[in-house]
Amino acid sequence: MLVEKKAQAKLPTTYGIFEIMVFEEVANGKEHVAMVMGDLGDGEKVLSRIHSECLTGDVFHSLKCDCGFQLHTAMKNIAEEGRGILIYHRAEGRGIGLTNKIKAYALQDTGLDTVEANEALGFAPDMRDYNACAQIYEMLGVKSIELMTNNPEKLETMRKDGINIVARRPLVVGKNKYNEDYLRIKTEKMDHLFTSADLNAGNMHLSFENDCGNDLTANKETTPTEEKK
Ligand SMILES: Nc1nc2c(ncn2[C@@H]2O[C@H](COP(=O)(O)OP(=O)(O)OP(=O)(O)O)[C@@H](O)[C@H]2O)c(=O)[nH]1
Ligand SMILES: [Zn+2]
Repeated sequence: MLVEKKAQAKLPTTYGIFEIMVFEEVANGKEHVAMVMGDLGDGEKVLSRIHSECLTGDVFHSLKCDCGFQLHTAMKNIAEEGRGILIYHRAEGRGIGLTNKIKAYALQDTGLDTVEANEALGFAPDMRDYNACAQIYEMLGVKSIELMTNNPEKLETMRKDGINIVARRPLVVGKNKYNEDYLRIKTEKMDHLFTSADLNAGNMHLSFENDCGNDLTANKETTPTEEKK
């Protein structure tokens, strides 16, 4: 038993009402979350996102990555379908944890890219595994999923870890002037499946639209606060 279900309740969100379930990973005490909407029925081809924790993007709306945009778009897609699961996977920093991710950000401030910064700290570019998620799907009676992701390596690792992925839905959102290099490196070094045209179509998104009135797509070196002055 890798995970144990600890709690469940209704959770109304701006996208609709989910059931929130907490699953504790026995080996390390990590609390993974499943946000479930609708009747999963036969458990086949359930629209799903395994979202790796990104405190900076998900909570503080960081523009250095695309995580927050992807999280909210995934919830919206599930709500539109009326059926699906978002697993909030506590694998912050692609598995290296928050402190190391912020150390990697500091190295990125000196010119290293996201892959080089991980390597300089002695980590592989991606340290995640999805065994806990595989067991969560099993416990929820899910037999196969349509996964929202752009990352082919994630598909491969998830399949190796026992998740039956029968379709992929792209999730290309949130491009802005602060994450252009990060997204470029994703396609150049991590083989993510999107083009710059896809990115432009998914520029800043919906409720994440920049409501300070600043142009975050222009390639300027000023911060939004500086622009306001
Ligand atoms: N180590 C490290 N982790 C990062 C960095 N930027 C974002 N992350 C973490 O990366 C994880 C998300 O992975 P991504 O590479 O953005 O995307 P993905 O999950 O592999 O692929 P998608 O499903 O397409 O989103 C989150 O846990 C973030 O905290 C970074 O520069 N360094
Ligand atoms: Zn992020």
